[in-house]
Amino acid sequence: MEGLLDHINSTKDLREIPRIQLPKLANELRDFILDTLAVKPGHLGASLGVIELTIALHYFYNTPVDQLIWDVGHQCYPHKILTGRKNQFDSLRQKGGISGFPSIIESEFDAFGTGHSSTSISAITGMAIADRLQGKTNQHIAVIGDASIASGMAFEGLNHLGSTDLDVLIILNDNSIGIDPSVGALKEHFFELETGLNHSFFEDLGFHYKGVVDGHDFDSLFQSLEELKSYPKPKILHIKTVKGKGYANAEADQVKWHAPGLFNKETGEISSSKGTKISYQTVFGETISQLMRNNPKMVAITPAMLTGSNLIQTQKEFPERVLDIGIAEQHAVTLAAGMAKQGVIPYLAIYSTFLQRAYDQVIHDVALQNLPVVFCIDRAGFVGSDGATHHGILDIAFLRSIPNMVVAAPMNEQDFQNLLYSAQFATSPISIRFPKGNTEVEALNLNFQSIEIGKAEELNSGTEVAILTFGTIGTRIQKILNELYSAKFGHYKFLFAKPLDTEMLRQIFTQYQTIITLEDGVLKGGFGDAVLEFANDANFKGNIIRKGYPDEFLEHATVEELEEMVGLDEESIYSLLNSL
Ligand SMILES: Cc1ncc(C[n+]2csc(CCOP(=O)(O)OP(=O)(O)O)c2C)c(N)n1
Ligand SMILES: CC(=O)[C@@H](O)[C@H](O)COP(=O)(O)O
Ligand SMILES: [Mg+2]
Repeated sequence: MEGLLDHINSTKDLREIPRIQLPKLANELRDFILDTLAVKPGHLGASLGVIELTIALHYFYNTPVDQLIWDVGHQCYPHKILTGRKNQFDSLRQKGGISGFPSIIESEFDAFGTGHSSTSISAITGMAIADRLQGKTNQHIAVIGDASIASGMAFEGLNHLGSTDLDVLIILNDNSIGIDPSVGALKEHFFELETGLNHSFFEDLGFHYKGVVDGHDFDSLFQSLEELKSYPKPKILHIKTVKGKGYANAEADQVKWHAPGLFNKETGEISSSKGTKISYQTVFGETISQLMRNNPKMVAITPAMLTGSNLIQTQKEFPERVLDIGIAEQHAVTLAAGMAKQGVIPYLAIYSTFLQRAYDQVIHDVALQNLPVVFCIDRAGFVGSDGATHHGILDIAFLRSIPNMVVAAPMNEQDFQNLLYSAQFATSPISIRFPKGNTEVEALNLNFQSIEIGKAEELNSGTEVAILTFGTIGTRIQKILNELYSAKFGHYKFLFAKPLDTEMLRQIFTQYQTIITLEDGVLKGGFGDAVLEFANDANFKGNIIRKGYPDEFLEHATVEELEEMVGLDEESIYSLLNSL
């Protein structure tokens, strides 16, 4: 039987539906998202939670003329479906398909690209100023979650916007959770607002505040939007929603259903995609726990990625030494610097892509003072379906240029343990980058050997071509060389892109005429460039071939597809070696 959603291909179609039928549309939209995500995985809970809000906003406002920004953007699925992308929705987050985040290239309804949190208030303020300067009278709305509004960047935006007379509406979508349970003082304030115990801090910042409104009730939403429209100044609509709304499994375990992977909609069973091999994240969590048992000075910090960084068990064991400080990457880095200054050993677990936000803190607060903070850089390299906003492609390049910084990457799980172990004795900042995904082993054997900082290792000696690897790509090379069985190729494992093992490099320069470098990061400024710089200084006359990521933002696809696209998959490397 045909439903309302079948007839909606644009917001114009949506606005023709009588208001009374919108709850029915919401149910259809929920089913549509659940049916699709069960087989095409993505961010489920956040999208289910904003279905009524999304319908109400597109129904009430004249999008895309009116500008609507979704902070983080992981909740944008109902928005995409209602704004002309229903028929492409089953291509979500796949190669060539639609993105999991708003993208200005993908649709005029996606007013601003997001993926990293807490940018929406600044962006919508900028857009409102620009539109006013150009004589436009369109509306400006940003939707931001309770965890995202607690981040520094959101506060900067509020501080500015609240001092203006811009007609901008900020909708605080408060579901009392981020990916993991919310942390910090602001959540208590939101709770007090909900229970009527306090007046809002937003009013003190210059906003007209309306709340707390039931974000699943159309009448309340429309009444609130109507009322706020007549107030042409900065304003906040504080709504309360339930993450995972309408799907009992997702409501019951909101952390698990934030992005559950493949699942059976009827039974709620989530498919295990783990396989038999252990992941780098497992190695990380278990190693950190073990190291903390032996070293009371160690502390672990995560900016809002407790589950993703696999620190849940460690936190259970050491509740006072594992800190989830919310979406606050800049604070996390300087917090770690403060701890290191006072003699504690901070291990900061941070995704490569999110570390980008704290670049100045890494330079000014950590490296400049040569403080031994351990940066455990997760999701380094391609991350797959999250796409361009989330790939961890730049960290080698942006860290290598910072004085005092050690830049390390393991080739396998044993190197990883050893690096994490050795980092507690570091006398300068050290970064250890590792990918999302599996190691080559099925069980973890926790044992640690000390690693000398800056030391490379010859794994195979060859006659003509030296292959220099930085990171887990080295494991692929080992496999290929074992199969090729050619004396031509030597393989050198560089655990450090900085400091470089210059002694080993000199030896390589005398022994080989051709050098190949491989890394899972952008080539510009990366490990290969480091080798190239040194080769130039050492007057090496041979040939250097660098393999890594190109100078562009690559979109969503599986990691395997992306590696194939950049020529780092097994077959491409075989072809390269065979051509030499
Ligand atoms: C700068 C940055 N840090 C971390 C993340 C990872 N992240 C994505 S969603 C999310 C939680 C967002 O919570 P909230 O804003 O409350 O939205 P909800 O998921 O509850 O709708 C986090 C930490 C991110 N996208 N950007
Ligand atoms: C929206 C967002 O930024 C996170 O949910 C991110 O997708 C998490 O990535 P992992 O699934 O790799 O932890
Ligand atoms: Mg939330």
